[in-house]
Amino acid sequence: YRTFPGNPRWNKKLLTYKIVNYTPDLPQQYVDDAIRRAFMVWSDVTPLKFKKVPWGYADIVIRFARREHGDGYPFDGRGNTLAHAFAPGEGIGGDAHFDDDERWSRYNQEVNLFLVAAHEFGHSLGLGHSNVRGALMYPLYSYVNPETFTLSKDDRQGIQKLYGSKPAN
Ligand SMILES: CC(C)C[C@H](CS(C)(=N)=N)C(=O)N[C@H]1Cc2cn(c3ccccc23)CCCCCCNC1=O
Ligand SMILES: [Ca+2]
Ligand SMILES: [Zn+2]
Ligand SMILES: [Zn+2]
Repeated sequence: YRTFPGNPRWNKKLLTYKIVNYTPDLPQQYVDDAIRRAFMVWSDVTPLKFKKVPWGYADIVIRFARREHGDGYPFDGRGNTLAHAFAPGEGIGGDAHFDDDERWSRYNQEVNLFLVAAHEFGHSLGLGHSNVRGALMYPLYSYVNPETFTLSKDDRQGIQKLYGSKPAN
């Protein structure tokens, strides 16, 4: 696993997130659920907790966008780059953007929103890319059944290096 230079991380355990717009490809409640489950991938193995806020301040702002969308990292149409996210920090730090020229899907026929979001939130929390094929933080998207998805050891070691493991209840 890799972290970002300087090992940026959040210095609080409760992080808020806000979904500012939705893709037309999926029902809104599916997007909400895919995002919630993508955060759970990480909160399951760390002390981190995530709370959705409807408006106002949020640590992690989630949006769907096409091409140039105001952060100097324009998207590229369907395919190629699917999404991007910023390392922990103020302002745009932690934010995750999804390319709305992709066909966001529930199942494998196109790009699975849950899988991509789980990868992006790894970046939002401070993880860079892994060279372990099959790791969630591997740079290339590959579909796995979201129902049976599990975090690789490399991903878990990386996130626990940053935030520690989940305290026993
Ligand atoms: C891991 C993802 C969830 C997030 C990353 C982006 S990021 C910033 N969050 N690390 C991603 O989109 N990776 C590209 C990488 C990529 C693969 N190819 C490309 C062709 C052109 C440009 C990029 C790519 C070959 C063709 C396949 C294109 C579709 C799949 N795209 C990818 O796997
Ligand atoms: Ca794209
Ligand atoms: Zn962006
Ligand atoms: Zn990535």
